[in-house]
Amino acid sequence: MKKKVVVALGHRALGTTLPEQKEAVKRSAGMIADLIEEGYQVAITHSNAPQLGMIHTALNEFGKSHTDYTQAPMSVCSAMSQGYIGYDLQNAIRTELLDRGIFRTVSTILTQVTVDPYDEAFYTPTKVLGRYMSAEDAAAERKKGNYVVEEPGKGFRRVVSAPNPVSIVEIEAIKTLVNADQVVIACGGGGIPVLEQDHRLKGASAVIEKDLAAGKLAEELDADELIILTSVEKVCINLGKENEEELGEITVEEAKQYMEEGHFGVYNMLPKFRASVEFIEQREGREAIITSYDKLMEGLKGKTGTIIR
Ligand SMILES: Nc1ncnc2c1ncn2[C@@H]1O[C@H](COP(=O)(O)OP(=O)(O)O)[C@@H](O)[C@H]1O
Ligand SMILES: NC(=O)OP(=O)(O)O
Repeated sequence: MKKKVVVALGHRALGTTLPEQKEAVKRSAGMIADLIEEGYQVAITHSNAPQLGMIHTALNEFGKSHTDYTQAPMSVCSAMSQGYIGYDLQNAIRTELLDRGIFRTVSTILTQVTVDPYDEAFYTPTKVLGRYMSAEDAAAERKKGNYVVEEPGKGFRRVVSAPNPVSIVEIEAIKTLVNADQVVIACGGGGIPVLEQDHRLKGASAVIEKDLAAGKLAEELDADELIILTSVEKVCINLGKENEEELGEITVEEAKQYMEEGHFGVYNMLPKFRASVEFIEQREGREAIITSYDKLMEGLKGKTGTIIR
């Protein structure tokens, strides 16, 4: 039976601007094609904060000059970011596979992920997004009830909540495609966060950490492996200190200990570890790899990367 993997692509896999993304997805497509050639069933998820910020700014700031302008909520912008990133990614993967003589349908599932309205994250927004604003614009945002943070020397930016993913609404469609050996891009940008109200889903003004959604997706698909591709080959403990040390193969217990000791960035490495630990603990025989894009195949052979078992 084929091994099933969920791959989470970070910022570097996508770039930020439109031309950067076009180039970056070609490189990412090469890695996904390598996995498929090795015989893996693949589901992909990805970051979206820069793209979401760009779309939100375009619609809500520059869009003001249009007479028929209406505000675009964050959830709509999130859906747009999934479509825009998925479009580039699925075409790049399709082309790369065809170049290698492999025909495989690659599709993007517009995915909603439910969140808990009482999630503590709604009280303390942490996800910084969008353009830099002047103090005047920041004050106007605050008046609308939005949260803003100052980045010293740079200006002000919007900040939204990052609630935990609860359930993936379109999971059955994703499962069907993955189990039919098709390549699926799902839960992009952590999924469109939605609140369940009876039979209705209402978009939430939030952004789910894509690594946590990747872990949830891997769990729901009963994947064998969670691959988190980021900008570093290995995760470090004591980062930036004299006793900095790269982590190779570690156990879940060690991973938990390092998390508790506070070795990882709260908004970058910690969600990767949380997702990995939760995924591995659900069933025996699973592993998670955190490594850089160019080291993926070596990581899968156990030669590099931070591997948690
Ligand atoms: N303990 C750590 N070891 C290595 N990198 C860390 C650590 N803590 C924080 N980081 C930072 O996390 C960054 C990767 O996170 P981020 O850019 O958010 O991820 P993504 O690749 O998912 O977009 C690295 O570039 C590094 O600066
Ligand atoms: N949704 C999300 O976690 O995006 P980033 O990885 O771009 O912050």
